[in-house]
Amino acid sequence: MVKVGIFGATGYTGVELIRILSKHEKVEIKYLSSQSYNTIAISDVYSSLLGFCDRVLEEVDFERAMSECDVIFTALPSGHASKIAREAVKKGIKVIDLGADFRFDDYSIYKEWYSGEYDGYDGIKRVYGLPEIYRDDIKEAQVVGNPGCYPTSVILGLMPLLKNGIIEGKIIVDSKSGVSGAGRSPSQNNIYAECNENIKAYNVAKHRHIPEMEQELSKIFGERVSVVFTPYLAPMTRGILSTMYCKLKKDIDVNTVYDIYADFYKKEYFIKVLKPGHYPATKSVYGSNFCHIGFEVDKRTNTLIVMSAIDNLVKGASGQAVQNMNIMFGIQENTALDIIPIYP
Ligand SMILES: NC(=O)C1=CN([C@@H]2O[C@H](COP(=O)(O)OP(=O)(O)OC[C@H]3O[C@@H](n4cnc5c(N)ncnc54)[C@H](OP(=O)(O)O)[C@@H]3O)[C@@H](O)[C@H]2O)C=CC1
Ligand SMILES: CC(=O)N[C@@H](CCC(=O)OP(=O)(O)O)C(=O)O
Repeated sequence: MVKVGIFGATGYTGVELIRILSKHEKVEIKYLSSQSYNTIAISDVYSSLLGFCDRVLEEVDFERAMSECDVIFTALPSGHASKIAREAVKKGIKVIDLGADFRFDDYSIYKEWYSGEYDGYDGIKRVYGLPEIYRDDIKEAQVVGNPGCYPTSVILGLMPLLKNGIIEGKIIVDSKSGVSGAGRSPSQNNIYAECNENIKAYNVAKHRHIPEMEQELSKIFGERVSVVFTPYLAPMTRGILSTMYCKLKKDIDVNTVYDIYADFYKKEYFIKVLKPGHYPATKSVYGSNFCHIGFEVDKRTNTLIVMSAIDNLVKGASGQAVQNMNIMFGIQENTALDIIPIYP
């Protein structure tokens, strides 16, 4: 059994990790931390877990976590994982961080785009945790930087095109996210009256996921890719729908595009390529680790429009983190993740 600990168990990604891991046949949850709720059970915070995980929350205690666990998930605000990871790797414990601390090849980018404490990762071997690109590296990794939710949907949507060199390297992206993407801490932007029956753009052209997307897309393309990005908060709980507008380098029809995607993702369990004329919907992936991708060719403007849908809390966060854990521990990749989306 893999012994697991979670720092930040009471947040939305934390409770989603517990939902998935409680049904994982090869996992035993050994430690759940909370600064605010310790000494009560996680199922007293989230009654959805009653009878599935009634483990008592504990205060943040590195020594205790390290003495009990083979792997630690850090589901904390960005900036808090690097210190934990530094201690963990010394003891041979693996770390999967759901924040942004380990996503960048050059951590000066982190400093430029994120605020808060940060110790950097000198000497820590980290891998960007998108299995569809880095599966072999993840197998050997000590520390995995789980990707951001928007970048997961965008990179998976664009990768086959960039690998095949059929589009130009300047891409316009707009993404709508459910409100759970902002976490559980309340703010004026995510209270009911602000979000219900409303859709609003935020952080236009300056969202902190831009450098993450550009880092990975540029490596795939082999030249610099630039992303013009507009995120929107949509009146739903979960889900991300990203639309990518790509300039085609040559004439291509939608059936050929379909063949390129279908071939590229033929071995990827969690990626579903939709047939021409079918477009992704957030509800079709709700509660699951699947990513649905569809596209259309606008011949009039020579533009290829790609759409991709994920559940921000599953493939965009905790599901992908468990997928990474499975790979790191030699467990079949879809264990505990083989869940049919809930519809309607
Ligand atoms: N929500 C999403 O869709 C996604 C989130 N992420 C990333 O995952 C991480 C967690 O996000 P999410 O679960 O949504 O966030 P939440 O705000 O819902 O939860 C954060 C957790 O961290 C604990 N916490 C808060 N501040 C501190 C602190 N200063 N030190 C230690 N613990 C703290 C909180 O509770 P307690 O007081 O009980 O300790 C809580 O358990 C973030 O880095 C986020 O950016 C990534 C992809 C998608
Ligand atoms: C809807 C919403 O607010 N989404 C969050 C998602 C980003 C996130 O989780 O950011 P890191 O993982 O990079 O910290 C946001 O835009 O900040």
